[in-house]
Amino acid sequence: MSGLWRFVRGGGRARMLGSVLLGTGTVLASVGLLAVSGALISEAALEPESLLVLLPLITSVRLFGLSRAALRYAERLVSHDLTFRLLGGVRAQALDHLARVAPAALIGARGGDLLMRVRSDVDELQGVYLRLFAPALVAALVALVTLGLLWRVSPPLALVTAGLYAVAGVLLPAMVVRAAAPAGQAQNAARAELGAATLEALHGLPDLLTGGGRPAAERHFGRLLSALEAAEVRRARVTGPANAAREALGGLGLVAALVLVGQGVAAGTTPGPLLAAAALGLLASFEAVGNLGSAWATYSALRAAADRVEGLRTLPPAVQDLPGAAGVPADLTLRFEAVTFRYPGRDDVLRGLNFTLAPGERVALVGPSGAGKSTVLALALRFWDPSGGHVSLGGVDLRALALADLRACFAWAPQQAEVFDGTLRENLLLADREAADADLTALLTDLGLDTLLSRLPGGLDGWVGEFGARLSAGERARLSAARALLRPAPILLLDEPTAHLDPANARRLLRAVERRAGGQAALLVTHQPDLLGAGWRVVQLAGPVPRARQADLSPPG
Ligand SMILES: Nc1ncnc2c1ncn2[C@@H]1O[C@H](COP(=O)(O)OP(=O)(O)OP(=O)(O)O)[C@@H](O)[C@H]1O
Repeated sequence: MSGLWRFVRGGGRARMLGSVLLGTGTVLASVGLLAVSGALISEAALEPESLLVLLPLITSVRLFGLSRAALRYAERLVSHDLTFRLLGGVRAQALDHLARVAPAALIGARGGDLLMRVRSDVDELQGVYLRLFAPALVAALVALVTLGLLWRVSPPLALVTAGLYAVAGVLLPAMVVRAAAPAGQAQNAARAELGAATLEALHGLPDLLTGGGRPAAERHFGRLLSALEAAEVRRARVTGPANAAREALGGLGLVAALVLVGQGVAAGTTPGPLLAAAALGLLASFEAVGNLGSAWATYSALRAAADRVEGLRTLPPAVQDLPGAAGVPADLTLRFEAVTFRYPGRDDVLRGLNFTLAPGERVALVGPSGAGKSTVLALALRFWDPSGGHVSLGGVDLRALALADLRACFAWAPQQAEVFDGTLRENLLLADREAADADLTALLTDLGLDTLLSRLPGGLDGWVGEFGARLSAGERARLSAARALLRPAPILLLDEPTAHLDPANARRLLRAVERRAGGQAALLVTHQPDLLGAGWRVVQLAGPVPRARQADLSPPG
């Protein structure tokens, strides 16, 4: 319970109290409506001419009828406002946790699984307040008030009702929680698996359709859907009988009221209209107490969702700010000294790497595939820390610098160009919100994207599609390079921006980088050093095999 309470306590006491009181008022208005209606009908049958008695009852029926609707409306407003505030907070926290550990700790995580955690599991958590805590508190208050009223009519009936409430509100929910737990967990796991598989299949759809993978994918989805359906059926097998039991308990209460209050009426010690009032009021009170049985059937699913969301919080980051981390120094010389690095569980990728990138300098990293060129950029950005040696900025080890400040020093165009679903302009303005259209157009033209500008309907307002699906690989790479060039950071990191370009366009891009980088230092990964202009210093990385010592081949700059 305490694990779930975590997702509720941020809702604010006043709102929570308001929603519980309004919920209690709503159910008590229903109880009052049925009880007074019963009394009114009985009274009208017994003494039809006694207007003095009937009029207050008629007014009460109207009052309860109208107030019930108004209270329910107000309760929904408050409880949903509270729930959405809670959800907004939980979703923001979940995204914060992802940002904290990205990118290193998320490598290997399935995108679909993360999506399900941030989306479905967080959504599921809206039930923690709406379906668990609020109904439990409302039921407790309604039970207290109803038992108090019944005690005045018939103490034995109040005792029997207390027993029925205990079964409906405590025993039944406890049994349901226990019985539905495995099904709830299986249901969440199946949903998460289905979400992850759907995202993967959507990404790989062209491959699946052309590569003959469709039948296998269909079988896989068939299995996942069967697992989800089986879990849902197993849960329904628990909640169905629980709902039936709840109805039966309400019925038992009704019978008890008829028998116990009926005896008093027969003996002439209890006024006749109280019989109908007690019986119908008691039945209505089960709306609150009996609901607990089915509400708590969701407990295990909520628990599982809470655990999965909580799992994001406990993901260990690959790097983090050390206590007392400093801002970046004035000198922005980037230096790799005897740097060794290996990914977890792998052999060394870099061994004894030394090189320096002075402010304003241009360095090209070359070397065979897998030599660790992109890894060097990842170490500069401190996605990882080296296994040995030091990476430093102005002589200060990167580990001693505040991460956000460090990363603000770099404009990075990754090897897999990230293009977001939006317009060309939106993708560019991510780097500089103030950039004018004329500057964007000039930059795109410089990089050889003028043809894209004229071809794409809408030009800068043209839609590039999800992951830049409406662009060619070369256009995506240049758009990513354009974004890096727009970013006013002192060090430019470009990872194979020319990989998908023909030699003429590759040269055009490199010339634009050389012109536009101005006083920025630039570290460029490339397999085409022959296309570089003057002023580049080449740092050669040895291939992974054989492991020659990797070193700066150029004379010290
Ligand atoms: N996240 C990772 N986890 C484990 N191994 C990794 C990871 N990223 C890269 N590697 C491995 O590290 C080695 C270096 O990768 P890196 O991407 O730095 O090479 P590269 O020189 O940029 O290659 P290319 O020229 O093909 O882009 C490769 O063997 C690769 O398989």
